[in-house]
Amino acid sequence: MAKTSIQFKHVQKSFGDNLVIPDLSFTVGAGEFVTILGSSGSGKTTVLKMINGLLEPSAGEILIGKKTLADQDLVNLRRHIGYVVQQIGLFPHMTIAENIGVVPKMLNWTPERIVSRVTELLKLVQLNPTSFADRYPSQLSGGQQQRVGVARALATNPPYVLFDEPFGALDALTRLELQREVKRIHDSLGDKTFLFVTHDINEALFLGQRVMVMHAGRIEQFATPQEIVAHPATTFVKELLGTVRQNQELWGRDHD
Ligand SMILES: Nc1ncnc2c1ncn2[C@@H]1O[C@H](COP(=O)(O)OP(=O)(O)OP(=O)(O)O)[C@@H](O)[C@H]1O
Repeated sequence: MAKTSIQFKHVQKSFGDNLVIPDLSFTVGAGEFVTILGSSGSGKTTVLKMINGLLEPSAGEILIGKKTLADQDLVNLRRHIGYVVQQIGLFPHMTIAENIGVVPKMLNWTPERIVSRVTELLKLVQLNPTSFADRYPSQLSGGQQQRVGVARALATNPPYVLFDEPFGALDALTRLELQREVKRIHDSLGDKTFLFVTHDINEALFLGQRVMVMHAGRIEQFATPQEIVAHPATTFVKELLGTVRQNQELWGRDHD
């Protein structure tokens, strides 16, 4: 594996007396695209939020690029971690260009550098800069807004990008289109570490170079999609794969 990028060492997380993550250890390599798949409440979002410092582990250690997270300045850390969520929260009174340029502006980039970066990013997410830069979020479809969300997360060229169910609210075709885009972007940028949370097994198997299957705060299996399909490690993973087969059987049934 490439040099260590994100490492959890016996991480535990409780909310009050609710132990949500009992003991989690894993390593993600630099430049990897890892999907985290699990049922609702399995702790996926909690894992992402502990990586970008929105939540603190109750015990254990998280290393980001060999440095302990607890020793890092959180404001600085978040500049190195892009975050894409389902409710992307674009500022409605700002244009698309202004929305993408928010953090670069906070970092005092020159206006020329911001314009050039925004143009580059709009092209990267396949939105024509001439027709989209000056529009407002309400003038975009849900799928286009998510593309802007991805562009904004990449604005400062962070080495890590976290995705929390970003395409959950989109129709199936738009979702498929955006999945292909994110995969292409990861491949084209080469060195970025992507962690992508989803409860959609097809999405997880399509996008992830490795898939972490979580259940009740524990890792059931962390392996390549091929390995998971060929050798599901636990009953939970088998059942999860079984849901895909059941769906296929339903589609294949004759309709009266
Ligand atoms: N701030 C919080 N306070 C109390 N409990 C919380 C908090 N955040 C999460 N939890 C609990 O932690 C557990 C894991 O939540 P988490 O959001 O990580 O799950 P998830 O796998 O992302 O689920 P989903 O797919 O539904 O978003 C849940 O039981 C949830 O109720």
